[in-house]
Parts: sequence; C-alpha cells; structure tokens
Amino acid sequence: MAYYNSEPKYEHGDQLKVGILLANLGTPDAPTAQALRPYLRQFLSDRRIVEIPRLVWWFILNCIILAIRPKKSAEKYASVWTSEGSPLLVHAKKQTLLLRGFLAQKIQSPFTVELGMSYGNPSMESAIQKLKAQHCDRILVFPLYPQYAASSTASALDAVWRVLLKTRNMPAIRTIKHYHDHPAYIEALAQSVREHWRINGKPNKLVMSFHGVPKFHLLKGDMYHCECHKTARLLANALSLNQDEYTIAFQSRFGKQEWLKPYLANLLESLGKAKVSRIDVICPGFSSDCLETLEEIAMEGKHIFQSNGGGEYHYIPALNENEAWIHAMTTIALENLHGWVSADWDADTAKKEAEMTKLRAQGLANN
Ligand SMILES: C=CC1=C(C)c2cc3[nH]c(cc4nc(cc5[nH]c(cc1n2)c(C)c5CCC(=O)O)C(CCC(=O)O)=C4C)c(C)c3C=C
Ligand SMILES: [Fe+2]
Ligand SMILES: [Fe+2]
Repeated sequence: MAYYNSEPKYEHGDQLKVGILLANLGTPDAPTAQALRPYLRQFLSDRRIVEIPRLVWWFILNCIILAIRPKKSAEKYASVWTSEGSPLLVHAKKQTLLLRGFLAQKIQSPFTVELGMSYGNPSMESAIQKLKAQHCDRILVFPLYPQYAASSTASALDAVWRVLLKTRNMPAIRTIKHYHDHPAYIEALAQSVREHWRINGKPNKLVMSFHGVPKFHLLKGDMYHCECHKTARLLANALSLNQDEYTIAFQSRFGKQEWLKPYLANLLESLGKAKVSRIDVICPGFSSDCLETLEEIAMEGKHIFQSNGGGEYHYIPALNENEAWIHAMTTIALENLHGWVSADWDADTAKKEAEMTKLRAQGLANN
C-alpha cells in the first residue's frame, strides 16, 4: 500500500478554493458497546488525553477500561441519542452548513466548509480529502473549542498534522488557537442566558461549568484553566452579575488523578445542602450539546442538586445553531481568513484568473 494519500485530479485552470475545516472531538457511530469500543480505544490511546507510560496504559486500557466502560457509556449515550444521531454530530453538521451560508453572504471568492473529528467519523482524513478534492490549496482549521486545551484543541490539530504527513501536495495551513475572550462569542453566550432569563426569570446563582482536565496539565503550562476563568468573568460582566451571583466549576473527571477544581458534583451537592432555591447551569466551553452536557449536566447534575435538597434546576443549552453563535463563528473565521478571501471577487475575475493560469502553464505569461 502506498504511504502517501493519492492526490485528486487537477487540471490547469481548475479553480482553487479556500477551505475552512471545522474540527471537533467526535462521537461514536451508535449508542452501543460495539460502537463505543473502537471510539474509546482511539480516544483514550491519544497521548494528549492520557499521559501515563504506554505499556502500563496499554494494559489498563485493554484489560480493564475497554472491558467495562463501553457498556456503561453506551447506556448514557442511548439516553441522549436522537432520531438524527449523536447530538454532537447533529449540531456540528448543522453548524457547518450554517457557517457556509453565512460566509457566502460575506465573501465572494471561492471557499467551502467541511467538518472533521479528532476521533470517530467523519474523520479528519475524510474532511481534508473532501477539501482537497474541491481544490482547496489553503485551509483554515477552526477548532470548535473556545478555550485552548492541549487535550482538545491540540489533539484536533495533531489529527490534522497526521493527515498532512501523508499528503504530497500540501495546502497552506492556518489555525485558530482560541476565542475564549472574543466579544462576539461572549455576546452569543450572554444573549442565550438573557433569553433564558426573559422566559424563566433569574436564578439565585448561575453555575458556569467547563470540562475538566488533570491539574498537572495546568502546572505544566496548559493555560486552559485561565481561559475558562476569563470567559466566566467576561460573561458575568456582560450579564452585570455580582461575584456572589455566579460561580465556576469543572466537570467530567476521568481517572483517579486530581483534576481542576472545584468539581461540579461537589459544588452541586453543597448548593443542594444549602437549600438554594434555584440554580441555572451553563457550559460555555461546549459549542454543541453532547453527552457531557445533556447527560452529565442536564440529567445527572439535576439529580445531585435536587437529591441533596436543592430546588429548581435549569440547564441552559449550548450555543448549537443560535444565530448569534453562527454570526460569531463567521466573524472569527473572517478575521483569520484575512488576505485569503476577497469581498470583490466575481465570475469575471475567476475567468481571468483561470485564463492566466493556463497562459502561465504554457509559458506565455510571466506573472
Ligand atoms: C472542552 C473540551 C474537552 C476537553 C478539554 C476534554 C478533555 C478530556 N476528556 C477526557 C475523557 C473523555 N471525554 C469524553 C467525552 C467528551 N469530551 C468532550 C470535550 C472535551 N474533553 C466532549 C465534547 C465529549 C462528548 C462527546 C460526545 O460524543 O458527545 C469521553 C467519552 C464519553 C465517556 O465514555 O464518558 C471521555 C472518556 C479526558 C481524559 C480529558 C482530558 C485529559
Ligand atoms: Fe472529554
Ligand atoms: Fe462525562
């Protein structure tokens, strides 16, 4: 088998495009133990996710985790699965289509948007192949993680680099590192909270819950923790909240190590025991609803809070297809596409460009 991926057919004069590659985590193909096993194997074999020595981890992963977790996780996935599929994938696909449409209003030069996942399907490889098949010679990688973390953003970029290592005709690449403090993202979050409060009234406390990572990631230089705090502070400012009206927590602890604190489960337990009459929980780090928000936050979190004596519990949905969020994605993409796309491109320019390319190929033009 050839080491390099085959290149798509290209003829002089074919129109070159800019590709925007939306990168997200990925999800299993079905809510079953059979589908969870390969997904979790790929996910948990990533060194960005688990950093313990390979041989020890191989044994723990294959002999313990993959024997138990697929069945347990499949039951959780089944509780949030929709008729269209996994929520994460359903939302990410809709975001891809919407971003394509919004960008088409803003730029006229040829571009396209595709979706690629770090683990599972659609793979990063299939997304890059789709972009190359459409003659994208410039690709902007847009991770759907507002806060940079080595375990999310960098692992998505690793997946891109792995494909490029096997690519003969490499496109130019730009990457977006983060947008945790981008005004349009903060405004999209603020709008969704304001809308929830307009309909349901205000809670005693707004809990902002972020996916956790092991504490040593922070100690070794991963700034994720700081970026989560900055997002929370900016969102609180946008909503004019006092310090005692909101709080931050980290969820989804995995394994026995210490993770970023406070742990959401402990916080919900103490808020419940304090008989707080209503809390609202929002997850600003998740661009789409997924297992971690719909099962862990909306279901499990509610149970912890209320079984400890807490009152009303509202989960505020992720940004998903909110217009303000797609608008924010459009703004962030455009800022990073500077010099790659033009607002005044038209069919005539394209024709002239194609002619020039042909002439250049025949040695009839020097520029
Ligand atoms: C902000 C984004 C995320 C970070 C950072 C992150 C780190 C991280 N995750 C695990 C382990 C698991 N995460 C799982 C699911 C999952 N994680 C994220 C996002 C981040 N993870 C999302 C969006 C999802 C949901 C995917 C979906 O299909 O809906 C899972 C799988 C589910 C399960 O079995 O519980 C695991 C495992 C670690 C160890 C980690 C940091 C080191
Ligand atoms: Fe995770
Ligand atoms: Fe979880």
